[in-house]
Amino acid sequence: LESLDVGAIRDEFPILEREFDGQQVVYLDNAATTQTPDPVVDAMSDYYRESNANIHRGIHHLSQEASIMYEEAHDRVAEFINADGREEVIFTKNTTESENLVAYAWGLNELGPGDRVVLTEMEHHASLVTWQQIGEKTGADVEYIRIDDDGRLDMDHARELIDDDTAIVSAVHVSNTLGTVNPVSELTDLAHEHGALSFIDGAQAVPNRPVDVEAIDADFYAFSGHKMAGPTGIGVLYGKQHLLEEMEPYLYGGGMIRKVTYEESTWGDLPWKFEPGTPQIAEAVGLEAAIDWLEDIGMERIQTHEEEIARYAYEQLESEDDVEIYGPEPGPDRGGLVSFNVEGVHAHDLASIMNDHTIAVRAGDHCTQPLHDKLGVPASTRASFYVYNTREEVDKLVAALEDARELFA
Ligand SMILES: Cc1ncc(COP(=O)(O)O)c(CN[C@@H]2CONC2=O)c1O
Repeated sequence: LESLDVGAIRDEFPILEREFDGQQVVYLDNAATTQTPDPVVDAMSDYYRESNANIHRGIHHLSQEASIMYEEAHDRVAEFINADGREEVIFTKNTTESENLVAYAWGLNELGPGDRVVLTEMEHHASLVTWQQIGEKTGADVEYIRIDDDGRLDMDHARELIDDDTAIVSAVHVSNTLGTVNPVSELTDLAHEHGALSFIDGAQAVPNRPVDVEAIDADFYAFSGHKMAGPTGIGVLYGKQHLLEEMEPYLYGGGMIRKVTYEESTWGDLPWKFEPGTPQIAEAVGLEAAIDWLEDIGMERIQTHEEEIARYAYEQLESEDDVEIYGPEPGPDRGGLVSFNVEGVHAHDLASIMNDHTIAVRAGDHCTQPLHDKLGVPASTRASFYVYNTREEVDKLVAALEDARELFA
């Protein structure tokens, strides 16, 4: 695979030229959200300028055009993740809403006392808090697959927990805190062996590597547009068609119905059954443009670039005696991010020093508080990479550590 032309890529992100206090921004907070290339911004602007109308096939040209753009964006997403078709692609607001859709439209109706929901200890709050609350509401018990000392899943514990009482396994594909790449096909096979469903949180995977939902054989798979060079306000829930057909909607209104009388209502076809009201049309156009942009580069090349930058960052940070890094060593088990702490320096102070150098990293719990409790730290600093990051930017990150030591350690 020839390497990326990062210079040409960066030319499509004017924001990366911004300066604060005379210093060019170094954006290393991509697990929080990625930046948006000109072609995506242009696609959304063009939609508003030329095609804006409400969908659901109004009897006029603009509505028909907008409806087709919105519907075909579903087809493009299906093609990108190798789903069977638009019927298996539901547009939501974000990964969090995708998790809640399954929890409410399936979990509330299917779970009860004696059922088991199996998560992992590294889940993002989007799935952890959601399934924890569904467990409280339904009486189902929620168990967590342990992680071992280097942040990998303990698969012996997974095989112990996933049993015939298990109704669903909900696991993150790539941890947004540890960078750990989980064996999602193996987890899915384990779930299916016991008649359980598999729900994979792919928010830190779909933007960063090739994902084939059919190969994984997941029953549900969720991700967000804003983490894959697309707009905020749009996420995706992939679901196997037979499951989505059986599921009752949990949000009601226009667009999701077939027939309504004063006495009762019937529901529309997939995926519209789960998309009530006026949807995020421009965002759907932007998501399709983001997929086109990513595929033009190639997901394999994106994965390779991210892993190379993460490896470089890991090795530079590891060579510092006072730095503790969380998660597996660089390689196939680590995605494109590194979370760490510097001895004697609180993560928030470190991020603040980084900001003095116009370096954008994230400090905190990254919506994985239980994981940080388990790690025994209140917070960590996370550098997360994307297609436009360079080794030179990692060098700036490492150089700024010296300031933090002088001030705080
Ligand atoms: C693994 C993972 N799951 C779920 C989510 C939730 O996505 P939405 O916010 O789009 O619903 C995120 C977002 N990553 C968060 C967002 O900010 N910082 C992070 O690490 C994530 O990284």
